[in-house]
Amino acid sequence: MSKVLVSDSIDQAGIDILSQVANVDVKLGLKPEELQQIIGEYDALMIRSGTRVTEEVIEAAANLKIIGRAGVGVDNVDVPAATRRGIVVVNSPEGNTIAAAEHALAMMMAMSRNIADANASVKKGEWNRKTFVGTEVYKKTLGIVGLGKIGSHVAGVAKAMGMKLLAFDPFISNERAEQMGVQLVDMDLLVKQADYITLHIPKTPETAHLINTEMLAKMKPNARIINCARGGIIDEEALAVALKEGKIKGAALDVYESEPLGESPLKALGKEVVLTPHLGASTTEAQVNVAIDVAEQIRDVMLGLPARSAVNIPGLNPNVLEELKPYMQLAETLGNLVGQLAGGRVETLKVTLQGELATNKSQPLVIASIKGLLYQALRERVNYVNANIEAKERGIRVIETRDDSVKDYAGSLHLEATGNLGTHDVTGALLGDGEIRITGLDSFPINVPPNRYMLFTVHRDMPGIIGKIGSLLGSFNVNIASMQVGRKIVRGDAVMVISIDDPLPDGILNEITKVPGIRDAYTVTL
Ligand SMILES: NC(=O)C1=CN([C@@H]2O[C@H](COP(=O)(O)OP(=O)(O)OC[C@H]3O[C@@H](n4cnc5c(N)ncnc54)[C@H](O)[C@@H]3O)[C@@H](O)[C@H]2O)C=CC1
Ligand SMILES: O=C(O)C(=O)COP(=O)(O)O
Repeated sequence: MSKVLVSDSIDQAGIDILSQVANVDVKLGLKPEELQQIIGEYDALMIRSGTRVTEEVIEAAANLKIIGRAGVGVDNVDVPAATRRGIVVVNSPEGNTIAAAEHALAMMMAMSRNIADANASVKKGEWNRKTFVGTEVYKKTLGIVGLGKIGSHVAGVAKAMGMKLLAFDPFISNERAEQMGVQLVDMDLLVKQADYITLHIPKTPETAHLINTEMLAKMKPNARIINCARGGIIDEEALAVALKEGKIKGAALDVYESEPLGESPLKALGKEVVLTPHLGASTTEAQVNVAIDVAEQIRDVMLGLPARSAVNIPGLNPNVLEELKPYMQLAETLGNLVGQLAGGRVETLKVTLQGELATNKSQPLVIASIKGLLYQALRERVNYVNANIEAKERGIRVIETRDDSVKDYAGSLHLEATGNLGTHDVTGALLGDGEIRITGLDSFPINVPPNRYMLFTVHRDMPGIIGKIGSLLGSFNVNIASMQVGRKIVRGDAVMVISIDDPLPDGILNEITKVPGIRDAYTVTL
């Protein structure tokens, strides 16, 4: 049975799903070195934000097939390293949206009405109504940085509270923003005009320290900033200085550059700062949602099914994949075949999606073709996750084209590989019953099912040549399962496709190429 390691606190609903297909070990609070030591035994890893999955951990993860992040942010996972190793990384893009949005709104209100400090004061026995006079958010301007899932929900609630909404998000259209009653502005205008600023963007090299001394200096003296997105988007040192010097009014933070938050000048500040320990996703509802969502994906991948929210497999949406499934095997087979015909180092792979496959939705077939092409070199180490990256690292240029005018079959694929030993092409399609047919080879028409061992020759179409090859194979005790010849014109060039029951013995290919009229001979194993 497979083994899953759960290294952060996950709702039992997720553990129950994983237990259907695997032995589940829950080990919380592992240090990176400890994780590195044990990860080799596991097929899957389920985490939240607490576990750092570094390149070293991934290097040590000899059997790992999937990393499931029960939440949104995958910045604690070295995704490129996982991709290179062919490990699927999945998350739960929507399971905690509401929880995170409501936490940001709660932080805004807590700051405005001094809830946290007023509560602490009453509990100390004080009754201090003057110190805790607050501000209303009604008619104030809220600047939302990142108008994605969480930012949009915040916008909807804030609108209902009577706030004026500005947003900065270069990837959102004006129409979409208008529908939400939000005015899209640039970051400069947003920080200058907002009374409240709330961050809902991922942590990336572009967003690291987006809120720095310079940005803080542009804000209004009454501005309050909320970060329930990711630590490190705000420069915490600069924020502490701005708050201390009264450059801005307040800050409410749920996430920090380093978690748990250790020594920090923010802790020394008074009621102008509200701090929570990364609680954005910590609601009962969100934890059930994300645990089920991610555990189901891990279970599916263990059962050989696609994951619905893989962050490192482009375009592999499960609905589309279901439709394409029969063609994925065709693409892999053709990729493997053309790679072996090309022989040496392939420089360019041209994939033409033909007939009804000539749509955007068929893009996974390109990935499957690359996977097939690289199979001889990488065997099981190439998969849908890393096929693209492996091709890039080998300098293989992949060109995708579409041709819906090809009508021989409902859908067909044409692959052309060019390398240091020349160019070869193969075409293939599916029969009505889903059976794979190779329908073209080096532009010659053929119609053969793929076979484990095959021999292809390019030869002059002349009497006697087929007999000679047959006798030669017989003399080496090679049994022929089927044979077919394809030609374009009589007595021109032709191809011969022979399916054989066993691998071709050493030396025989050389003998075949010596037969008069044979131009080339190739043997492949599929
Ligand atoms: N505190 C917590 O516990 C939680 C934090 N989060 C964090 O919240 C953040 C947002 O999550 P979602 O709304 O689900 O993501 P999302 O992907 O739906 O939205 C992110 C938005 O940010 C925009 N964006 C990206 N780069 C930008 C930039 N440089 N400037 C402006 N906009 C930019 C994108 O266009 C997108 O619309 C993530 O960082 C996530 O990790 C999510 C859940 C819980
Ligand atoms: O989903 C996210 O991005 C979060 O930040 C939630 O983190 P958590 O799962 O609560 O450690």
